[in-house]
Order: sequence, then structure tokens, then C-alpha cells
Amino acid sequence: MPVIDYLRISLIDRCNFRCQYCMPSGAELDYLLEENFLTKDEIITLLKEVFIPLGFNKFRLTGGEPLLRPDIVEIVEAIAALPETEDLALSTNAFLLEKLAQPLYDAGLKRINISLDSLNPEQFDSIIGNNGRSRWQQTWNGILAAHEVGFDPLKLNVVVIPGVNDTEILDLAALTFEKNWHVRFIEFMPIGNWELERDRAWIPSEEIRQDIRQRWGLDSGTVTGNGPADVFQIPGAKGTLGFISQMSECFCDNCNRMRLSADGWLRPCLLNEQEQLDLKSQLRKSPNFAQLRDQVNYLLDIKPEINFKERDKGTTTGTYTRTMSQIGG
Ligand SMILES: Nc1nc2c(ncn2[C@@H]2O[C@H](COP(=O)(O)OP(=O)(O)OP(=O)(O)O)[C@@H](O)[C@H]2O)c(=O)[nH]1
Ligand SMILES: C[S@@+](CC[C@H](N)C(=O)[O-])C[C@H]1O[C@@H](n2cnc3c(N)ncnc32)[C@H](O)[C@@H]1O
Ligand code: SF4
Ligand code: SF4
Repeated sequence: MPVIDYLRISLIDRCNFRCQYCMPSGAELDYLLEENFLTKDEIITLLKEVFIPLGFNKFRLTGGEPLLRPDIVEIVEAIAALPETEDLALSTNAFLLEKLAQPLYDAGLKRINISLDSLNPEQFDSIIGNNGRSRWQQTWNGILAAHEVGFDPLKLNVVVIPGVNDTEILDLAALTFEKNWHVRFIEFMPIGNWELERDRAWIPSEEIRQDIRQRWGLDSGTVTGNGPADVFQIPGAKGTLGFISQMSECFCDNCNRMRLSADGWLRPCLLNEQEQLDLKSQLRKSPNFAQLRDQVNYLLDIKPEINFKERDKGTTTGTYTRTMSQIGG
């Protein structure tokens, strides 16, 4: 069994985008009250007193859109300053990144993963539900700013939606000729938008690889990461291609992570809504950290059982009550 040392920390459940596959426009979402978000100090206390003593040393900040947190730079700075932190990364849609790239880098963030589902501004706007105002250019500027500041690796996440952006796969893959970027194609998961799942489902990564292989060839590649991507490279390209194939190839055997929601619930598996632990309520009373560590340890012990018993249920019967943005995708 792999070591579980990677915590994905959701900082906020809100977002300035409404991606079709995640929180589609019109979907009724119950947002958390701000007073229920874990504060920077509470996050640091949980890391110091609970997670680091249990062996966690890799952290990813996500959401919702984590750059909407006004204290994002301070949170990065505080986690980066913990001597035990081995890896600190962020997932973002890059809309607010142009101004934040440098401060985040200076605060100690070294890795960044950015959602980018299309190179075509109209298509992009329709996927992210732009509400009448184009978001493409500001997002692209954010990506370029991250590149210029020196984030390396810089990963671009593409959720492939059949009939929508699958025609752009070769264009997106071709970005890796010019730039040392890591373009990752993600199979759409049935979380967040039932309509999309029922209509068009997902495209297996191997089909995408086949298209790329036929056009340019495809070798295996390497890139730093803690996640489930299989990495390849077009011969002669500067960057790499990653494939995240949670639907066609189960990667739960190698699962190394847990998730902490913005309101402080610890979730042992993305696709499982049982056995969650409410850390915030305990933290806000008079916390007994030894007891909290025991409770988290228990979740670590039963995690393999949760993974395998519940994953199939999650992908076929549609029992999720929270979207990726609410869980911390
Ligand atoms: N099924 C499943 N999918 C996941 C999990 N974590 C990430 N993913 C998928 O992988 C995509 C990319 O995740 P990122 O936030 O970029 O993180 P990562 O790939 O784990 O990060 P790296 O450390 O850079 O490899 C997500 O959008 C999900 O679709 C997980 O625990 N389970
Ligand atoms: C929930 S977002 C949060 C961070 C940030 N807002 C962003 O978009 O990168 C994290 C990741 O979840 C992915 N995601 C959301 N819904 C998904 C779904 N139904 N299937 C697969 N990936 C999904 C997004 O593409 C993104 O890469
Ligand atoms: S994928 Fe990220 S950017 Fe898109 S709606 Fe979800 S949280 Fe927002
Ligand atoms: S579905 Fe659950 S067990 Fe599988 S990789 Fe994701 S978090 Fe881990």
C-alpha cells in the first residue's frame, strides 16, 4: 500500500468560473458561510499538530478558486515556511494569476497547475460560463505570467468534453513544442454535471494518445508530481503530455492523498462521502490534538477499504452530493 503523505487543502468553495463539468451555470449550490472557512492559522495548526506528525509533507491548495482567498499569499508563505513541507503546489483557473504569480512565487510556491480547456476564446468562454464577458485573454495572461516568473513544472489541465473541446486536442498538445509546459488531458468524471455525463460521457485517454501518436509519435516522459498522471512526450517537444484516466484505468491502488475541505472536513477519498471527519468543530472547541491524530490515523487505516468498496458505486450510480469545487478537486 502506498504511503499517504499528500493533503489537498481546499481554501474556498466559490469560484469566478462556472465550468460546464464542475459547477455549471444554473446549478443550485449551497455555498459555505465565510465564517466557516478554516482560517490561515487554523490550517497551520492542523498541519503542525495533526497532519505533519502523521507523516504528511506534500500539500496542494485548491478549491473552488483558491486565488479568491484574500489571504492566499500569506497562506502559501506560512505553509512554505514549515520545515517539514516537501512540496507545495496550487491548482487555479489563472484568471487572477497575472498579478499574483510573482507574490506567490516569492512566498515559496514552486508548482502550479492551471485549468485550460480551450485555446479558442469563444469556446473557452462557453466552457467556463463567462456570463457575457470574455475571460480568455486575462486567463492567458495569467498563464504567461506564471511562466515568466519561473514556475516549473507548469501544468495545464484540460478536461476533455466529447463534442466540445475534443477537436482541440492536437492544438493543445502542440503547445509543448514551444514551451516547457505539461499539458494533461483529464477524463471527465461524473461529479458536478449529470447532464454532461448522461449526454456525452468521457473519452478514454488511450484514444487521445492514439491520435497524438499517429500525428507526431509519442515517447514516455517524466515530470515532478504527486498525482495520478501517466506522462508521455512528443519526440522533440520541450514539454510533456499527461493523461489522467480515472474512468478508463483505475489508479486507486496507488492513492496517496486525503482531502481537507474549506470548512475543515477531512475526506479520505474523492469518490466517497462516508467516513468524513469534522476537524474544524473540534479545533474550535478545546482541541485535544492527540485525540485528533488518533481519529485521522483511524481514517488512514480504513482508507484502502473505503477506496475499493465505494469507488465503483461513485462512478455508476450517481450518489455524490458535492461537486469537485465543493470537495476540493
Ligand atoms: N479520481 C481521482 N482523480 C483525481 C484525484 N486527484 C486529482 N484527480 C484528477 O486529476 C486532476 C488534476 O489534479 P491536479 O489538481 O492538477 O493535481 P495532481 O494531478 O494530483 O497534481 P500533481 O502533483 O501535479 O501530479 C483533477 O482535476 C482530477 O480530475 C483523486 O484523488 N482521485
Ligand atoms: C475543482 S478545480 C479547483 C481548482 C481550480 N479552480 C482549477 O480549476 O484548477 C480542480 C480540478 O478539478 C477538475 N475537475 C472539476 N470537475 C471535474 C470533473 N467532473 N471531472 C474531471 N475533472 C474535474 C478541474 O479541471 C481542475 O483541474
Ligand atoms: S474547475 Fe475550477 S475553475 Fe472551473 S468551475 Fe470548477 S473550481 Fe471553478
Ligand atoms: S478516487 Fe479515491 S481512492 Fe481513487 S485516487 Fe481518488 S481519492 Fe484516491
